[in-house]
Amino acid sequence: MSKDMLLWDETLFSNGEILEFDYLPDYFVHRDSQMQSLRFSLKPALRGMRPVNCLVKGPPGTGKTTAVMKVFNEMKEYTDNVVFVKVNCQMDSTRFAVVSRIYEQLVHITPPSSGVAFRRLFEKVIKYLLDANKTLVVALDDINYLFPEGHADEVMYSLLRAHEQYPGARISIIAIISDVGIPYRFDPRVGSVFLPEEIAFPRYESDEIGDIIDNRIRHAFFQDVVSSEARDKVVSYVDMTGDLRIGIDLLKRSGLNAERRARRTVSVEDVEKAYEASRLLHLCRNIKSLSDHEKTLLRLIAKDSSLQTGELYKAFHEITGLGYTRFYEIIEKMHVSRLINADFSGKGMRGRTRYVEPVPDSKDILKCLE
Ligand SMILES: Nc1ncnc2c1ncn2[C@@H]1O[C@H](COP(=O)(O)OP(=O)(O)OP(=O)(O)O)[C@@H](O)[C@H]1O
Repeated sequence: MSKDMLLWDETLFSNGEILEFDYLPDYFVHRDSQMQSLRFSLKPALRGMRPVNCLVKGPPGTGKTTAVMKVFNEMKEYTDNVVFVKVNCQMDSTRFAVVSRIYEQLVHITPPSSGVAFRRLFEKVIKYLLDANKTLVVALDDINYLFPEGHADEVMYSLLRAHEQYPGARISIIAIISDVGIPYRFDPRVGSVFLPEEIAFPRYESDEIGDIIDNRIRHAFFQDVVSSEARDKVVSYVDMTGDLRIGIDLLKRSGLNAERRARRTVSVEDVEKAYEASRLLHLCRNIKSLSDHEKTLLRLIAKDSSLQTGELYKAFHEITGLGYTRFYEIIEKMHVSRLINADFSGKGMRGRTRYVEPVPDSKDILKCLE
């Protein structure tokens, strides 16, 4: 065995857990104004008032969820009168699933998944809050996943209008939107009660990315394991995608790659190889937030980009039974979100296009659709 071979108990990571996605970092910087806005919005809860609703939005991996969780944790130190619940809408994507998750986190009992009506469960949640005289703050994380089937409006409407039916109920919402360019809008009935404080999370600047990545490297790896070239490569990939999650994933994967090659340092090649997997994170998350019909159409386009739109529509209609209008709505939406390229320039054919081609690599799209 070569003397450079790493043994089972040898590793390049001094504290690898901090590269896991669910790790809440102690070192969280460059988000002071956003944290401050969140604090001000939630502060009324300390005096028994309903907090101000928030709409937190920005591109993927810009620290939205982390900021909300950090502020929740800070507030928990101050008060027992507020309950904070985070719902991951990617996993809980219906009104029933959202309220089940809330119930579970309040009462610490998982409700049965069938046989209970939404209303009954929701009443139990409200009764708990009223009996305990507590305010509920719900963070609906990645609420994008509730948009395609219209569940976002249902969920928001039920939560925000609860006090009309149950006087004294205090519930507020922090809606977290991962802005991937897909247009969205709430139903006007929701809009009139939501009235949120909007908190924007812009992409990080290069030096901010460098600072955050350096800190992770310092704490996750043993000293001098990550070469400065490899570090720069990670930063440049994050800069390119704007997604810090990709950078953290790259650090983990490139460290594992180096270990696999029995090296004691992480090189640029390890990072490049890791990027093959990490870059799909973005695309796959994007694709996951599409509805089933949208995925069906994207799959058809990725499988054969030479199809004329007439043929494409026919194939789509055969599978889904949906008509022209819906077909073009989906084409337009995926065009806006840069999943496909459609040429809408034809004269007198507003909303019609002859050309549709995938923007990302077809193979990558199909991989994410698997
Ligand atoms: N300012 C920061 N300092 C340290 N780590 C950060 C910072 N911002 C983000 N991160 C890290 O980047 C990763 C992504 O952050 P987070 O999940 O909060 O992003 P997000 O904006 O909610 O993403 P998405 O829209 O995709 O859900 C997390 O692992 C988080 O720890």
